[in-house]
Amino acid sequence: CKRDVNGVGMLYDLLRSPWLQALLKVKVTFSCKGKDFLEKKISSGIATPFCLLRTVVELLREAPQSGEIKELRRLLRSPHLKALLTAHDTVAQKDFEPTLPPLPDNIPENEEAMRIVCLVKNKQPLGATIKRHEITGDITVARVIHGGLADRSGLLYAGDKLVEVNGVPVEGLEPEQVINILALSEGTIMFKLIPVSDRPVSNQTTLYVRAMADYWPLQDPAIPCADAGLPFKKGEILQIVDQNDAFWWQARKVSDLGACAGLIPSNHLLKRKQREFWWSQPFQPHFCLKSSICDNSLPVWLVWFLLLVLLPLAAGFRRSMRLCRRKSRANRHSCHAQCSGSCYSVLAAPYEEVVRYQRHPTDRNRLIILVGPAGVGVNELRRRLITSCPQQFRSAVPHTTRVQKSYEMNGREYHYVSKETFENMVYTHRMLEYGEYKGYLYGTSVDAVRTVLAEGKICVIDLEPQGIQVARTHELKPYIIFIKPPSISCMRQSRKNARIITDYYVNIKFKEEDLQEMEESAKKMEAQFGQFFDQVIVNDDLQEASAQLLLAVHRAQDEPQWVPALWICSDTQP
Ligand SMILES: Nc1ncnc2c1ncn2[C@@H]1O[C@H](COP(=O)(O)OP(=O)(O)OP(=O)(O)O)[C@@H](O)[C@H]1O
Repeated sequence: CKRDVNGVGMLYDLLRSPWLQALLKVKVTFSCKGKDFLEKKISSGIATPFCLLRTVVELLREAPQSGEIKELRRLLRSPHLKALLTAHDTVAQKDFEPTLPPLPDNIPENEEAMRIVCLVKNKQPLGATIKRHEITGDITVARVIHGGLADRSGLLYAGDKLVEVNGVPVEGLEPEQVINILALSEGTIMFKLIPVSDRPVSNQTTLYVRAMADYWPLQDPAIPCADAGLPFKKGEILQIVDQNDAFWWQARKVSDLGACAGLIPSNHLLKRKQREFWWSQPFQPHFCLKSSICDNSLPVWLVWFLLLVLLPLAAGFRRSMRLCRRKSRANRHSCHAQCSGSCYSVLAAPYEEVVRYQRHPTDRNRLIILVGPAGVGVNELRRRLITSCPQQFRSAVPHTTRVQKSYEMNGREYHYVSKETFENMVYTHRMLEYGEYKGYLYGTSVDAVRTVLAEGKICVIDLEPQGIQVARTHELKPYIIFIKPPSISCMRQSRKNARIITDYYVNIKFKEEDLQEMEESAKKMEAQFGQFFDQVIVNDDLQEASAQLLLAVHRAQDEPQWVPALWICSDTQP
């Protein structure tokens, strides 16, 4: 048939197609051999889809083994399909475990207003807290923890009034007694309750914050339920999922978003506690971390004593402050004047709102700040990073009031400025840090950092931790890396041949007390400023630490990071 006017050719092709023939063969085999068998099973009530699947697989085994039959057998025998059908059968047969008790007969007349909720308690906590209503004395559900058992059931809501728990009326009971009943119950717990009339509509958006302090619920007598608390450490990023309660929020750690939420004190509550703690302390002058190195003869604004003396060839590499610090400690100078406004104060915000930020390739690079105790190797790591790729990495050229030497060039080793100009830069907040050495002022300015960034390079500076707050601006978006010493026993090994630069011409070996001092200083820094560290690198093996630093610096520029929301939401805010 040349012209397939009536579709005869198409029908012919269809009937000759191998797949249709294979299907018909299955059908024939199935009708002859399997029909009786299946009918028997169906009539005996055990022809569940899973049984049918097994039977079909059996039949297919006996059928002629064409490609299609093999394929069908493979599909029917796959574990996913088997699991799906088993789950289907379990649900269809209502084969639930454990069996729930029958509803009580004596349901009151106003049954409309009453709800009976059965929850099966496993090893997880119930995920709800209760309280006594101040006016009515009723026991009500205070809160339902997000992701907990009660929340997942969708049957309990904050504000529901408890009438009975496991058949025991709760009227007149203290919340602790009700909790006791719940704690002693195993398996199914039955609540009889009056649902809250106007369920709060949750229209809150999820908020992310950086914890600026540690929190241990088990040590907090004020928490409504310590077991429901979420412990966290400063610097951890939390996802706030519920702020309905003015005092107790619900949160998860972003490192474990699959977990059930926990209670954390609200911003308001923490601030109140901080204020109470602050006022309960006897008056003490506020000492900075670096107070012991302050010189009384210096003006108040020079409480942060910093030495900046460059290595001859590499601009911006500060000399060790070790010798000077030791001398100052021996003299026990104290700075009892005011601390700089940038010191972390106990009254600072307990949480900092953060957002995920990915630097756009055309944006300026983020400033890299290295922080660490004296002698830990901050300069060594920074020097290695810069020399590994000077076209990409640069340090900021510091300012000084000392006289320029014959071999130096203005803007290369230092920017040489008058004392008045330097002081003016300090007063106008253009210095990230500054200090005095042998009567001259030294400092790293924001302008010097800007210059490097404007060249499209990555600016790497080291900073005393007190300077972190000043540098944390929308413009610089610093990524802060803490260089941490390893254990003293490790340092004894790795620092065997290392030298501390104590003075311009004197290099000495690390002594045991140097290592101890380094460890102590690192602990203090972490305790006071750990919340600002984006990354911690332990400098044990120098090669390894250098490689980690390089990786971290690239990650800071190219991968999304949590940064203060203020840096992103506003162009005018710090
Ligand atoms: N991981 C390490 N293993 C061995 N030696 C190291 C290591 N890290 C640094 N050093 C050496 O320790 C000495 C002190 O390092 P560096 O000068 O970089 O310290 P720093 O943190 O900048 O302290 P300071 O501010 O006091 O100068 C240097 O001789 C350096 O080469």
